[in-house]
Amino acid sequence: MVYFTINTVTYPIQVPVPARWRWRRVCASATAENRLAWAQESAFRDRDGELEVAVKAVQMACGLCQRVQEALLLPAGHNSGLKTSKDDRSPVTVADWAVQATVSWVLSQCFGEEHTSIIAEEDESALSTAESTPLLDLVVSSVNRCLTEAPRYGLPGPEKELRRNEIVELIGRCNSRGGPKGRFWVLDPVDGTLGFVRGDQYAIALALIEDGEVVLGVLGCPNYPMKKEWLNYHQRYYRLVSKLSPPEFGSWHKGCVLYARKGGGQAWMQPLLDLTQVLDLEKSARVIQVSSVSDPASATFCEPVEKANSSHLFTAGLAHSVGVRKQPLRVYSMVKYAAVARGHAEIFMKFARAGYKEKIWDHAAGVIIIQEAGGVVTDARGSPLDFSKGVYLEGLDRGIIACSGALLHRRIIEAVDASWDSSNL
Ligand SMILES: Nc1ncnc2c1ncn2[C@@H]1O[C@H](COP(=O)(O)OS(=O)(=O)O)[C@@H](OP(=O)(O)O)[C@H]1O
Ligand SMILES: [Mg+2]
Ligand SMILES: [Mg+2]
Ligand SMILES: [Mg+2]
Repeated sequence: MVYFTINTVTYPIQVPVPARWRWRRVCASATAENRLAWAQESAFRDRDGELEVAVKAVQMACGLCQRVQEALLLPAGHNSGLKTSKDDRSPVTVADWAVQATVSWVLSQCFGEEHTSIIAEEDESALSTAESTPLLDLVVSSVNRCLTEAPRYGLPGPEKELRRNEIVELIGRCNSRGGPKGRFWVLDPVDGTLGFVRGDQYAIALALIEDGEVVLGVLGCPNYPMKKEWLNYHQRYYRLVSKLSPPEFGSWHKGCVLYARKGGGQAWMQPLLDLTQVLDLEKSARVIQVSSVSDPASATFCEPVEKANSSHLFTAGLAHSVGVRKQPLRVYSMVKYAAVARGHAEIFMKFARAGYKEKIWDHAAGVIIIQEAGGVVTDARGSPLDFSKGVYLEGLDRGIIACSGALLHRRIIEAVDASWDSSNL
């Protein structure tokens, strides 16, 4: 039995303990190197360590995804077995499962399995057949490689490598149903998997929901460009640009992790942590704010790349009717939420086809980050998104509208009302 002590009382660790105590126990066993990072806990104003752990887990996941994306972009024959398709023909990769297992392991270690409820996009079924062993082995090695680096991110690492069955269990455990009561984490291990396999934008999104409300959100955007203009360049050109500007260690080359806590009145951004340097979270984090542009003529709106995911025709009509003149910024994944939160775009709109039900993991982290950065996010009626009804955003009226300010937001809602009946949606 393992024991730990708080205020002279000794507890066996199976006893349910508040999350913050459990986290302190992890801190107490830290190496000197790790303590350096943990000592900066104040940067997160995070009594229970939840935001800090979430940010570090997402930082680690960004590194994992970068390695897999690099491998995916190798010439055919060198990248086999890293991706496959689900029953709905959407892509899924080694990174989607490996990030889910990694985050599941980190949260369970830091806060105790019994206190950790997670709802996440992927399930373990495709990894559980005899034919899937080669795929599972790629996931296993990706997770173990990532967890080896955990102490360098200021997180505990496993004593020995995790085995296949443990990893399948970690993925399968993320099967919470959510709902109106209690606390649960929401994870999209790779959002914008299509962008990811194409070498383009994608995000890792983690949020915590308490009694139906999002209380913290973290968005990892490993390919977020150094210059906002480059958000527009897809794939090949983007890779060309990357080649023209080789990474400078320690600088804001590309990639960021955004985070916010409900009611904090601030959203933050960190660069991707560079493991060749000493971690300095306090110095590297910056406050982000939405744009102050309220004139539609100067505003940029962003939307999904794929027409199948959102009607480009309808949003073009809305943009025109409110006086938005610029071309839409089409970006894969929740990087669109990040662009609005960082002030690089003023509007994000998504109008999925009738019958499609939006899932909470595609929005939770982005919504809280935009709100805390000063923006507004609602459905097309102007109602808040409802994260209390399980996996889906039940009751969502028509589409999602995120704006940097209330004025732009109101104009778009009015434009939706004026044009909805004549649309084919
Ligand atoms: N038909 C349809 N309509 C609307 N949305 C859908 C649809 N199908 C899937 N999805 C979800 O959209 C997520 C990707 O959204 P994006 O904004 O990145 O779309 S796009 O790739 O830029 O077009 C994508 O997230 P990931 O699966 O994590 O990539 C899906 O959850
Ligand atoms: Mg998604
Ligand atoms: Mg996903
Ligand atoms: Mg998917």
